[in-house]
Amino acid sequence: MKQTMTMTAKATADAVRLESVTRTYGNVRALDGVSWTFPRGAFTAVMGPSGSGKSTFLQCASGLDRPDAGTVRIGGVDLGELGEAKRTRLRRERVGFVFQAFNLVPSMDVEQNITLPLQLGGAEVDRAWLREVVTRVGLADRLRHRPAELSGGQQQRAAVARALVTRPEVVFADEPTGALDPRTAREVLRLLREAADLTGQTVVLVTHDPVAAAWADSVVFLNAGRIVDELVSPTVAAVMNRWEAL
Ligand SMILES: Nc1ncnc2c1ncn2[C@@H]1O[C@H](COP(=O)(O)OP(=O)(O)OP(=O)(O)O)[C@@H](O)[C@H]1O
Repeated sequence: MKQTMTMTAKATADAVRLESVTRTYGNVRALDGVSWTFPRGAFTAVMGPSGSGKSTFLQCASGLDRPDAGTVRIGGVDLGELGEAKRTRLRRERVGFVFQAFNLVPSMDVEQNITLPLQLGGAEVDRAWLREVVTRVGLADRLRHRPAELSGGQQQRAAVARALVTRPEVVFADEPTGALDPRTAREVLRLLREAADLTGQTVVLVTHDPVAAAWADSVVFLNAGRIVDELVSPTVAAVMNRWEAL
């Protein structure tokens, strides 16, 4: 199965493709027939007012949640056709996640936290790649520290390393800089930018922050569960203008 999925992934230029995706909670239509394609290697920001459906969009696009209608494909694989176990495996092998709350395991040191997705998947740790990742995030000398011994920015950099260690095709980040000061936020955004530029990974970033969104190749704007606008090659000023026009 793994081999089949990998071959399918190589055959398509689209990293993630949503078609007419709808997700309702009771009578709330959090996503209302959304179609969008994230090209391979692109860094895309997703913005929109509170409650516009950004987190729901990310959860459906990443396979954490199932839409009520429509299809989601990651690397050409239709998630709707996979059972729970295969979806979990696809997420583990091909998707990386970074959340606002870091979600590190307090009792594990930095290296154990970073390599956790590999351990869970029963995969070998590629020491050379691990070294490259921890060097890139600036934590090579902190591997034996526990999360509580790190600053917030260092903890989030560890979470980024954990997201990258499996060499995922797509990294989904939901407000990863929400709890960080501007300088530390910049370091985390630079890492996401590098994931796209240096290793060709596809990055999808949900954010409220125009400064963060301006690191992306393009920004898509959600409103009331629909994509209403796209801004290519964003600047902070242009993002703010579009935001005000929503
Ligand atoms: N588990 C849930 N149960 C019920 N309603 C939900 C649930 N999750 C989301 N919603 C509703 O769906 C809509 C979209 O929520 P979502 O969290 O996706 O928006 P968001 O744009 O990420 O918001 P924010 O910026 O405030 O985090 C909102 O009206 C929200 O109340």
